[in-house]
Amino acid sequence: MDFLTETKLQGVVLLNPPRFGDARGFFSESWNRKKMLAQGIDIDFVQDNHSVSAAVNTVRGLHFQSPPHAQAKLVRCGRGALFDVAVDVRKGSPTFGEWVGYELSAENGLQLLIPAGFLHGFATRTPDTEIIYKCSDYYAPECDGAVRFDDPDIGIDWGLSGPAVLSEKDAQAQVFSEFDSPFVYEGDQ
Ligand SMILES: Cc1cn([C@H]2C[C@H](O)[C@@H](COP(=O)(O)OP(=O)(O)O[C@H]3O[C@@H](C)C(=O)[C@@H](O)[C@H]3O)O2)c(=O)[nH]c1=O
Repeated sequence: MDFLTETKLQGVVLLNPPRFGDARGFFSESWNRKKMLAQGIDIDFVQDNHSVSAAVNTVRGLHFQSPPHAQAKLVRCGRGALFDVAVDVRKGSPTFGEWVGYELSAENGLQLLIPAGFLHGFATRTPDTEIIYKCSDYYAPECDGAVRFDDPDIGIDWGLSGPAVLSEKDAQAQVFSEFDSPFVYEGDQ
């Protein structure tokens, strides 16, 4: 698999950083700004997030931060496995409302880059799943928002093996039809 794979959602890319294995285990650069610049990706990450979800089928999402604190995210799995999802909510985008999802695991080392203008969420496939992600703006609770993970108008196939485990906030998230997206499509960038 190539270092960078484009998805059907313009700007969302799957990254496969090389791993150098030896008798001890492996080494991998999980973020290298210069190598991303060489791919035409110029993102100034300012915050790293790390969360652990105890139960299988925990779903966190679908989340966003509105401008002026919109966030691009670079997501990877530190332990276990998860299904990571991005939904295009850029008004005027040819793929508005469409989603992509990928299995990210500690084993496969894949990363998903999600620009601003997308909802983000994930479902855990293993107990005690760790997610680690870089963000291009700081946490701004006043700009924090959520859309229901199981909204039929989006129709994400989460591949859950049982009922979703949700936060109170996510259980009460707005439906997609009532979501007035603050993001606008600005063409191919
Ligand atoms: C997201 C965030 C939360 N918090 C605090 C607020 C709250 O007390 C606690 C838990 O917050 P939440 O319930 O929002 O955490 P969580 O549901 O894990 O939210 C995250 O979900 C994934 C899918 C994302 O994409 C992230 O941007 C973020 O929205 O952590 C911070 O201090 N900084 C942060 O950047």
